[in-house]
Amino acid sequence: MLDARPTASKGETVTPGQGRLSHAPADHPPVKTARVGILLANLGTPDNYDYWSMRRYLNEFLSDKRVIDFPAWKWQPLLQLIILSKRPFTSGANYKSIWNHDKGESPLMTITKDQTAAIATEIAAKYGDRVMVDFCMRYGNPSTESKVRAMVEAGCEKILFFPLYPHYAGATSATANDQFFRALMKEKRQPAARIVPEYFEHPLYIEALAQSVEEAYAKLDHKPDVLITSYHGMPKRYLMEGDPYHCQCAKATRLLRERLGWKKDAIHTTFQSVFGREEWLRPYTVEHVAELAKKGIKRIAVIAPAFSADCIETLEEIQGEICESFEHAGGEEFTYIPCLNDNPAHIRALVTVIEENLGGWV
Ligand SMILES: C=CC1=C(C)c2cc3[nH]c(cc4nc(cc5[nH]c(cc1n2)c(C)c5CCC(=O)O)C(CCC(=O)O)=C4C)c(C)c3C=C
Ligand SMILES: [Fe+2]
Ligand SMILES: [Fe+2]
Repeated sequence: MLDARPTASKGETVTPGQGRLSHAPADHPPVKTARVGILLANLGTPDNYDYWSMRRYLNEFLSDKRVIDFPAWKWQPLLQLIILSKRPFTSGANYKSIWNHDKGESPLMTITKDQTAAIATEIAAKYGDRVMVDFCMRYGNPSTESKVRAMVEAGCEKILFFPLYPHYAGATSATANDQFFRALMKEKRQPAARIVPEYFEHPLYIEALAQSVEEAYAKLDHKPDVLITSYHGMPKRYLMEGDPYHCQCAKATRLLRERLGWKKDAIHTTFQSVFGREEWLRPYTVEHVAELAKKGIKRIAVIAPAFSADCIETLEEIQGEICESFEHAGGEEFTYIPCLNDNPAHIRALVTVIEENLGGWV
């Protein structure tokens, strides 16, 4: 067994012939000190908003059986011939409208990089370079496989994989984890591996959400009549088949309401981003906000707790389509409360969740 740890200081490369490695053959490759990797994972985003970048991204995403579970013989012809000939144009135009043109990337990419940098700073202050932090995406770039490989090559003998979804869903957390395990399958010398579970009821996550509501409300002249917690939707069938996502969303809203000390009807739970013809989780945000306006509700605020970072679904769908739906039905003031992104309370919550899952490793 080669064990470089007792002979090398943090991050130092130990070559054969030094200390405990003296029995290794002279042409043995350098061995690095063992490190721990923290690999954050988000959904992914297209490399650009042109037709082919969009098509590549949507093809990978919508071919995932955890996302759309129809049999391939039925789904693939529809996807390849119909959906992927139209959606890359409409989705591409939506991405163009929110694109971070300065950096040449989507907002989800920019924010994920900012979150990673903020978490890495906190982790480095506590553990030095024994622990490295990086991020990967489930679809597109940087791929999970490339980042697992980079961590192994940097000497990580343990990897903590952290899907940045507060609520568990087969279509998000499980497929990210699948991809992580597939990447491990390709490693000759596998690191020890752990995955961080969902954290929707963590007191610091609920606290960060509550603070973001309080800060947004403090800036308004008139308090909104209703707060909408708008979660990304999924087919209702997935709930009936046992996916816990819907229940976790309902519970997160209750915990947020209790923390804010508000009455039951002050916060409504709704679901957005319906795709296809099947029934999705209800009520649909876009319809619900119009119904509220028709009932005479003039002011609402919307927060999207299922997203750890602002993305196409919040910046374009909520602030565009959903806002318009409210205003066209007679609503007067629509306030969007941004995702937690890299705000300090969120970073504190994520670092705490990481540390709770590192037990015994650092
Ligand atoms: C078609 C089925 C889909 C399911 C089920 C689904 C679940 C789901 N998704 C998120 C988080 C995100 N989704 C995002 C974009 C997005 N989602 C779907 C489809 C499903 N999502 C599509 C086709 C797209 C692409 C955009 C579009 O063409 O409309 C994103 C944003 C990515 C970005 O680049 O900004 C996120 C984040 C959750 C939490 C979820 C849970 C059940
Ligand atoms: Fe989605
Ligand atoms: Fe959408």
